[in-house]
Amino acid sequence: MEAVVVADELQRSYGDTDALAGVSLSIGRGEVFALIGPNGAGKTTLVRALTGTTVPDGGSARVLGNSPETVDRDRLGVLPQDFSPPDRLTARELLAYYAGLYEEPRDPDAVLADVGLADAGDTWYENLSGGQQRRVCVGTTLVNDPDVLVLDEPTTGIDPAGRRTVWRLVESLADAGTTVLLTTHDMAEAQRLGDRVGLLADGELIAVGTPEELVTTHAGSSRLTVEIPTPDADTRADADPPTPVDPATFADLEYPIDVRTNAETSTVVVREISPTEIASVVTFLDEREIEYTELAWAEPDLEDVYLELADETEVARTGRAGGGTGATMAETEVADPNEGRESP
Ligand SMILES: Nc1ncnc2c1ncn2[C@@H]1O[C@H](COP(=O)(O)OP(=O)(O)OP(=O)(O)O)[C@@H](O)[C@H]1O
Repeated sequence: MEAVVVADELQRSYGDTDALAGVSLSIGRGEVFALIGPNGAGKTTLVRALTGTTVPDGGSARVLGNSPETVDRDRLGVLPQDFSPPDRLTARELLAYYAGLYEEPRDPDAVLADVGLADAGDTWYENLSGGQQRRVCVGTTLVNDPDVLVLDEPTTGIDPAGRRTVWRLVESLADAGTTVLLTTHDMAEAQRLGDRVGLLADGELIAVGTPEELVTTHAGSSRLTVEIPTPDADTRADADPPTPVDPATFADLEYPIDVRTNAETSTVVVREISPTEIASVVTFLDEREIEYTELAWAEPDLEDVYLELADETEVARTGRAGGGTGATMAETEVADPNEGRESP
């Protein structure tokens, strides 16, 4: 696949902070690459290094075969995270303004329709809702019909229907050959749009793959969550720690389990279980007269990947877990409810 966007060992530091600690990636023509990662991971810095708005301290970047500073701007569309256009223009005037910067621009009304704002052309930008404003901002990146689109958190603040409009737009652009790099905190967005997803943490790209590959490698198996009231939930004084459900209770269950206990309930996570096997667990609970308040089965998804890997990074950096899925807990381990708590 033709490499359209390339980062080779990009480094960028701000004081003691390594915003990019040697990031390499290659994005092919027509590919959508979704970049995810915690706040401060370096996503915006990477976007800026790839679009020529920050100069890396080390490494190199290529976009359409050129350095980001010299790439043909007619072929590039960039939405910065903090983009704030002049607000005393209507949505149509705003798009016409940006269209005027290019030799062969698209019709602003066609762009408005693309972002689902065909009826808002005469509304001043400042009077649009936050989500509508963000959609106009996405529109400004499309006026030159770019070959490469870089979108830093394009759907932040956009309602679910508007978000889907943007998703369909990105999908159709990629189908037509546009290369897209986007950042997002929305795992559903990354999972749906990303041909590949990259997880950035502390300036390092710690995992890259298709959403399916990442889920298979990092998110564990499907699981059934059973909420069980702690044995002393009704009688225990508030200050006393809860008595956990005894994992030995589940010794005869033929699946690996984790047990986590909080104030009112123990959460028993039954792993590696398919939906057709749920009935056997219900029978197991009923036969032993184990009371439960909730049963929920879930397929792991990109959010589990994110929590798992972000947690590992947090542990590596601080020695403490940051609150992941629990999927890595030892089998039948009872977690100390006070472990990892910090004083207020
Ligand atoms: N201009 C700057 N001056 C000083 N520090 C900066 C600057 N830009 C970024 N940083 C730091 O670099 C690190 C990475 O920031 P960056 O904005 O790239 O993260 P991000 O992944 O985009 O975060 P978010 O998800 O919150 O947008 C952070 O620690 C941030 O404080």
